[in-house]
Amino acid sequence: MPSPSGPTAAGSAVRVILASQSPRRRELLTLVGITHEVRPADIDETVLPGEAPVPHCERLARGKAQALAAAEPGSLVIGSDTIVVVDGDILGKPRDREEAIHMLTRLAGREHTVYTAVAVAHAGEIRSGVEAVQVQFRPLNRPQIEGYVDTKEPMDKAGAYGIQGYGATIVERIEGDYFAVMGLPLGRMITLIRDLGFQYAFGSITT
Ligand SMILES: Cc1cn([C@H]2C[C@H](O)[C@@H](COP(=O)(O)OP(=O)(O)OP(=O)(O)O)O2)c(=O)[nH]c1=O
Repeated sequence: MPSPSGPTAAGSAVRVILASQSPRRRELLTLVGITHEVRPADIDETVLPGEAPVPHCERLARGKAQALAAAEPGSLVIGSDTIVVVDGDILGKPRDREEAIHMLTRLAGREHTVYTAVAVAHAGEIRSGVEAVQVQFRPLNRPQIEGYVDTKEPMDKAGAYGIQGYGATIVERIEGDYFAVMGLPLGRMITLIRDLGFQYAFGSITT
């Protein structure tokens, strides 16, 4: 007997909620065919005293997923968080132009690490993981940095750059998952969704 929401032999389609305001995350979910609703989670993103980068971004990804999961027990909720780390310092989104210039000055001509955590929650269960990516920047002089900041692209992005935009011209090399740098590690996410007991068949998530 076919179910009302998904009449395939593989099972019923599950409702997916992306707990994010990030247009990049929406774009990436759509890229792999996952139909979803967007419900941004408003949580405190302050780094706790003594909190290391990896536990920090994983805690935030889980917090974003959990913020919606309790009210949506039948849905699969996805939360994610991206940070840039250089010399042990966590760089989140710049507060203003000066901070963006400062971040890019620190990153120019050297390597940093991008960490993106993803958490998936369903029916009281949650799975999460963190992808680490090494990113080498090309050298940048002050006019180049200011010109880039003036495009406004850096302003809503961790570390003040977007690898998927003008920032592509600044990146010399990456080692790791490109999609994690952009904001959502798609392969890791699907693994976690499968760990929760769902099927993913290139386009749909089913029970
Ligand atoms: C490094 C890098 C980050 N980013 C983005 C991804 C994230 O949107 C953002 C990091 O901030 P986050 O706090 O992870 O995400 P967000 O505030 O945009 O959205 P939400 O918390 O609602 O999920 O930086 C890029 O788009 N490209 C890049 O190359």
